[in-house]
Amino acid sequence: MADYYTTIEAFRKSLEKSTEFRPRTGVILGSGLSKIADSLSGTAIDYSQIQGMPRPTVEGHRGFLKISRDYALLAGRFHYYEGHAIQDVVKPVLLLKALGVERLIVTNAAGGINPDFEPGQIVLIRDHINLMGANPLVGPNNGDLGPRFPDMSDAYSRALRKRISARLEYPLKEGVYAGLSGPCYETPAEIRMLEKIGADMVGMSTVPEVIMANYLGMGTVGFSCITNMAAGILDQPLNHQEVIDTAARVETHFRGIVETVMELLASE
Ligand SMILES: O=P(O)(O)O[C@@H]1C[C@H](O)[C@@H](CO)O1
Ligand code: HPA
Repeated sequence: MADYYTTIEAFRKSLEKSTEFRPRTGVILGSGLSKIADSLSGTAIDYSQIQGMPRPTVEGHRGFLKISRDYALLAGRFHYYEGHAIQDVVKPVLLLKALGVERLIVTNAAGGINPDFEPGQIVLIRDHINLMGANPLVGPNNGDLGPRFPDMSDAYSRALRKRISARLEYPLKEGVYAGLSGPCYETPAEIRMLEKIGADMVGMSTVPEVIMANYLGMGTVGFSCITNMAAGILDQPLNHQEVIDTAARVETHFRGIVETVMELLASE
């Protein structure tokens, strides 16, 4: 495994110069969702000012940290398909760990497989299926950071999900997220396979981050914004612009949910 301890320490040192905030809650914002960070108060720190932080290359991932007393929001993640090593894909989680974050909210844009879902809907992630062909924990383990064989049976905290559903005015549907490497969208045959193995939605991120967060002992919850129906479900081609446009259309609604969850976690 990469020397994650050294990476976390380097982030800690780098951030010492730019912020005194040490929030307990971290949020990673998915494709087209970074406007949520603009609308919340706090100090903005560009990734270029954080030593060792890569730059996002995908439209809709801008690359800055917004930090306040209660939360750290990361507007911009790194995807395996961008050519980043899997050890770099998880750097947003290592950065949050360096700040002392204990609870993580991950968000993403995803294609809906479950026919009960529709574009624009926000789904609470119940579990994931790792089909990325990579795992950030491969390599020698530093037992001071986490266990060799992390338990993933409650990767998306059941207790937190229960509290979130109780707090929101209406219940969110839950679903299983299949994480593939991308960058091409899936074929209709792949989507039929994913449906058969129990996936409700599909995307190209989140899974490595959630593995790392669980390994580091962070309680984690995740939300998918269904930006499109997955390949072959509707008779229409897929494109990233649709993903960005749908995320933008529901941004206010999604922000309300994320803010409610942030308040819930901050009040505990
Ligand atoms: O970062 P997320 O998972 O939200 O982005 C999704 C997956 C690809 O990066 C992109 C495909 O449109 O959106
Ligand atoms: O349909 C999709 N497939 C994979 N990733 C995605 N991200 C948004 N939509 C999709």
